Amino acid sequence: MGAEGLSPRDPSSYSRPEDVVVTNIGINLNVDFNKKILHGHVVLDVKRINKNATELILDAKNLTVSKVIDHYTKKELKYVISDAIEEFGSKMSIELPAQEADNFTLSIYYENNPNASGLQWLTPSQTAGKQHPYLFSQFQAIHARSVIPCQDTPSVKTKYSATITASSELTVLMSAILKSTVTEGNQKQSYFIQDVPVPSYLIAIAVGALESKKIGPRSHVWAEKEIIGACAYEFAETEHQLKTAEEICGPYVWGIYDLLVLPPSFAYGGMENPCLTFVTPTLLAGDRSLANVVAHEIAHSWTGNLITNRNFEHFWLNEGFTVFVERKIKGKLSSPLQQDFDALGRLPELKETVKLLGETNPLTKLVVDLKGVHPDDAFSIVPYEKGQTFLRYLEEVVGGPAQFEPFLRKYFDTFKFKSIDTDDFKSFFENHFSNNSAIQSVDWNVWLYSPGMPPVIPNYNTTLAEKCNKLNKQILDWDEKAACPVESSQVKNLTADEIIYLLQQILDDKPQSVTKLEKLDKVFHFSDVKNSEIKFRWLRIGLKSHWPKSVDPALDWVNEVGRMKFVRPLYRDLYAWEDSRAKAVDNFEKNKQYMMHVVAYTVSKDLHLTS
Ligand SMILES: CC/C=C\C/C=C\C[C@@H](O)/C=C/C=C/C=C\[C@@H](O)CCCC(=O)O
Ligand SMILES: [Zn+2]
Repeated sequence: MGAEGLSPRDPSSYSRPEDVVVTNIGINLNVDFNKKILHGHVVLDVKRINKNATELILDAKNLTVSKVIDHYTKKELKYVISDAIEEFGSKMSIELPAQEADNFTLSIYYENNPNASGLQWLTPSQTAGKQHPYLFSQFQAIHARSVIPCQDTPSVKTKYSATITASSELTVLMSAILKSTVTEGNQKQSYFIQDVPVPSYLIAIAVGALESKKIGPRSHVWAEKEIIGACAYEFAETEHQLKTAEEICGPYVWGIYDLLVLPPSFAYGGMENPCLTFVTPTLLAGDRSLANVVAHEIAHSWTGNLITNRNFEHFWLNEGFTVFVERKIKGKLSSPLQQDFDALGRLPELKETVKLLGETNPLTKLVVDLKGVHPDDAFSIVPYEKGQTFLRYLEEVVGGPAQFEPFLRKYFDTFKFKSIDTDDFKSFFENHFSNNSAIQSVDWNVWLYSPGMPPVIPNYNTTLAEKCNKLNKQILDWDEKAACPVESSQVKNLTADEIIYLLQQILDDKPQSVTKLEKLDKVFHFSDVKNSEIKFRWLRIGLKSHWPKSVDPALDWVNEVGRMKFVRPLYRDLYAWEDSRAKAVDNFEKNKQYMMHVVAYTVSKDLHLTS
């Protein structure tokens, strides 16, 4: 795949904001569920930065543009849309009107493609209520361009407003504040404003038969009515998490913090869309045990949404910081030991990913080179866990939380509303701690630009892990001809986090005998557990151990949920075992039409169907 025309400043975008930059976006779109398209126009306010610039360059992917109008002269402007580079889409060049002034406003009239990679359209039968269709978006990293012609680079942040017209039976939600609705006949117009500048990947929309319940002074949870009660229960701690995040990071600037619980095909645990976090229903464990994902999305209100990576090569600045803050929130709400327990628990997954990608794979660096690489292909747990490990290491180097947390506050305050890169962070850190000689020992080059596992694993406190380590040893040492050495009460008394930790350790060990798995399941009933993180690990242990009883439940589950964190490893495990390989491929071929674009795109690679 060539990278012709893509920007040297952001290898994932054609745009050249250093020449002409979009300063405001006005979205006016109609939702057509029959054609599976959005059609209408966007109004772009534009500022010329480079006096010699004569064109505005946007990203566009499979958009059918009918005209571009200059607001002042009302005349049509010339534009050219280049041939597409596969998943990157096309370069759209618009000739600027000949005028002295550097500010322009133009409207682009267009419609998108029914297969827009940033949208998922669900038929009524694919929803919980079965009566109404459903639409939702996922624009990170570079799918906004499949819905809106825009400068699809996180280096550009704009305010946006939107008028969305849809059937009056449905509710429209966006990553913005709803200002008004007007119903005319069977159509309803919803008007939104996002007054804090955001990058294009944070524009989001959902349309469906949605209801809400208040879960805090600034929060509602939204979902189909069939699950709204369960959602309100699961996320009742949201305000506590928000307040704790504010103690760590500073004031919350986005006004409201709502949650939207999407249908199960949503590809991610959560997406930090401002004012309206999108989450997967796989968080509905029934006991609030997976609400740390909400803490993660709340943390993004600062790390990612206020301070944004300049391009996706610096994605670790978004995600490493967010995991680090998420664990601080959780630690402050439970026990300070929890932060290290969670970090320890995720280390095996980081090791597995580094092994899978290869220890010398450049995509295991903290700062990656995305020239010619689509961000969806670069996505992994590495920026999350290697990133948080680096920050936890730096915290220890400078003397602990008492030194590091005030630095974090200053970092958020200094860079809020900006897009930055790793060098900005490094300089700020070195400047802030210039009197602390311990920072001389930090090998920035190795941490940032060497592939593989982190060069140093911090001295994590292992207190909370000890009980799990003991149980793990008992289970692994057990000769399965004898009775199970662990009583069911010993596991019943564990928290969900502890069971997840324990199962992760068993998964990392050698394959287990089928007899041992049968006996373990009789005592602990892991196969019946609702918690998705437990279910996921138990299914993987079964597949790795070639336990025939895991195959059908794994296939059923990957058909039911789209969360890539679960679906991709399960498909890879099914593929790795010869007995289940053909079934996995056949199952994928039959069901890929129901998957989100990014899920079908990546799983098809995992199953070696595409390269
Ligand atoms: C080094 C990586 C470089 C670029 C990747 C950038 C973006 C990746 C793109 O595919 C979008 C990612 C969206 C992520 C959204 C939410 C995640 O935080 C969820 C994490 C996994 C889960 O819990 O399901
Ligand atoms: Zn995140």
